Amino acid sequence: MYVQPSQAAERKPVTVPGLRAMKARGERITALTCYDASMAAQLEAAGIDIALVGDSLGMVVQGHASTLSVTLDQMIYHTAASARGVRATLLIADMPFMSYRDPATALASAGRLMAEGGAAMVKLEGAGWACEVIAALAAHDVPVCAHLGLTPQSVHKLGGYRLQGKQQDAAEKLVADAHAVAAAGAELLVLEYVPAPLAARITRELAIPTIGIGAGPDCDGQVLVTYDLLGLTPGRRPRFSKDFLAGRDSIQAALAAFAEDVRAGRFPGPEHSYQS
Ligand SMILES: Nc1nc(=O)c2c([nH]1)NC[C@@H]1CN(c3ccc(C(=O)N[C@@H](CCC(=O)O)C(=O)O)cc3)CN21
Ligand SMILES: CC(C)C(=O)C(=O)O
Ligand SMILES: [Mg+2]
Repeated sequence: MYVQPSQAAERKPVTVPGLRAMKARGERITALTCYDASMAAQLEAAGIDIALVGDSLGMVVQGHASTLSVTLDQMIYHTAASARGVRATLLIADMPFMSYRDPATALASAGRLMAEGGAAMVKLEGAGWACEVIAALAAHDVPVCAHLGLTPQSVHKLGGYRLQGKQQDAAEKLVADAHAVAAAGAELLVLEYVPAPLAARITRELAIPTIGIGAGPDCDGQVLVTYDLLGLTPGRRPRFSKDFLAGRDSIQAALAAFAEDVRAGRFPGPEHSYQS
């Protein structure tokens, strides 16, 4: 397809324990969102470590103003499609709003995302009450990625898609939440739209890898919504995202530039990071 067989054979499959080994070696993790088989094949060919089937699809694919209306069936549909395009790239699926409201519901939802969708890991937003859910999933050997900071499923509670953890008390709560989700059994942590020094501190203090989006350059990895990276976003895109296709002549060149810039510590730069 997009990769020569000899080339494809070289890249070892990215695994959950492998991500922790990358953190230990100081190797940056690259992640991008993916909603279909064709994009999955592009991420695979570019050697992106993680394809995240994000519930952001409710916004960029479906055209909604939030991620709240995305259903579990829709997530399974997009995860299964994406699974057909990846080989070595690790596939993570977002658990949609209310699909993990209690441990029993979460086990049923995660079971379907893995068994029907082919996800290797599931991602969910929050700490506090969610720690019990993370522990239940972990007890059943479901790899869990936690997600803290700007958690889009809480947009109506937060009052908008704003930078989180600005005040001292909010920052301390975020650090405590990060430790709590790791203690509950999360094996990866997405930090979204938080000050760079706060994300750097959490990354230092946790043994599990952190993946930042609008969280500064010192996370163990970076994720972006692929539509933003390709300049496809309708209307305004988040100020921490970057159009990597601008000035380049192919999707593969844009994906490769993102991967190189992340691995070299060049992305995000100061213009895509926040101090407070
Ligand atoms: N295309 C896209 N890219 C993303 O990174 C993304 C999504 N969609 N959907 C799910 C979440 C939502 N995200 C967002 C969305 C908007 C802003 C944004 O425009 N923030 C403004 C303030 C908006 C407000 O206060 O309401 C800012 O200047 O910070 C930030 C992150 C990040 N995620
Ligand atoms: C932006 C990433 C982290 C996400 O949760 C999504 O795409 O839904
Ligand atoms: Mg999401």
